[in-house]
Amino acid sequence: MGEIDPAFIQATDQRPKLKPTNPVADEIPIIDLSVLSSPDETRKVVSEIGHACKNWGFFQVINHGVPLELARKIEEVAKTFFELPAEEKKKVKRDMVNALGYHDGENTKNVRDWKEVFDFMVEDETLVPASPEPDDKELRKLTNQWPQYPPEFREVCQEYARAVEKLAYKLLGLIALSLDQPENRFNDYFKDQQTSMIRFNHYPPCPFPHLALGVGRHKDAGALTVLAQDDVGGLEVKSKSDGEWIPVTPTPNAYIINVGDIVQVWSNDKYESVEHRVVVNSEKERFSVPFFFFPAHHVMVKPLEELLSDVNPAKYREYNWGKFYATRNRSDFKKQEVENIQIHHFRLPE
Ligand SMILES: O=C(O)CCC(=O)C(=O)O
Ligand SMILES: [Fe+2]
Repeated sequence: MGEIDPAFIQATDQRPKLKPTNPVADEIPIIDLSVLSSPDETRKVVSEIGHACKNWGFFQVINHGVPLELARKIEEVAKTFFELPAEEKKKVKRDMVNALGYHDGENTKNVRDWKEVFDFMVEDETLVPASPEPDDKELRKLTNQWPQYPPEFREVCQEYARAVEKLAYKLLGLIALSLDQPENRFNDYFKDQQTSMIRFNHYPPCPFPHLALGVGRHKDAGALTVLAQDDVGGLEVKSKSDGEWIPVTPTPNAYIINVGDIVQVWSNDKYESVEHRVVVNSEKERFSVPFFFFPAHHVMVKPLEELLSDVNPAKYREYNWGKFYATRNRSDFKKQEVENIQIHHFRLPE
């Protein structure tokens, strides 16, 4: 079996219980989107989504409109890419200048994740701040790096991105409605210059599943995440009711949706961005494909004025999305001595 590289070892209190002792009583909700054409049914779905966002921060959707064939194709190209020899994958390796492409050394909270990833932006050229420094106004263009193999890689990725983007807008609209806002309340923040990203995650079998994690506990920074996972399982969500780690059982052809930090701030904590992590296993590899729905770099994130009142004052001061993201990216790449940037750093005193 050999020795584990200490960089992968989680602190004792973060290590997974591999066999959950309690059966999973409360599964995260599964919401059927096929009924959205009737106003009554839409109201019901909006209310289900509101409850799920409030109680779990997570839900699954079925009949979501993303063609199954496309979902199958994206899994296929991701697998083919990760099977390539290391030197071929390294041709599109992420570095300090271009954060997109292949990467096999990511840290979450300063512990290395047991995974390899490939990242691409939904817009082929995306404007982002050149540095995390608050006073540096310079922007730079992020450009995707596309591998040569498999040859259909780029086309499938772009087609998939458009289909999932459509679902992400639909969900964003339903979340807006659930906060008693117009359906298009958030759309302008994403139009034209969204910084959304798609990631392929590959978690190889791990001989030390009791010590390492595929992804350490974290919250997603964006507005929402639309995640496809295969049938292996491993994603765990921190329950809001008792703090236990709840496994998300794979549901065929479903997407897992979670609200990110931005929705937490917009909703002034009505909805919470919930911690999650990925447990690995010693026998099976696992694939997942999150779509991170991120606004344009210039968006200032703050609680929606429409929700605020004397009894519900703003809980956060505003922050710039582009700078937040640039700061976060820097620390995912290299071990840092200080805590990663988090939305609680923008929390106002009560
Ligand atoms: O692989 C998964 O199921 C989740 C991955 C994840 O949470 C992430 O990439 O942010
Ligand atoms: Fe995540």
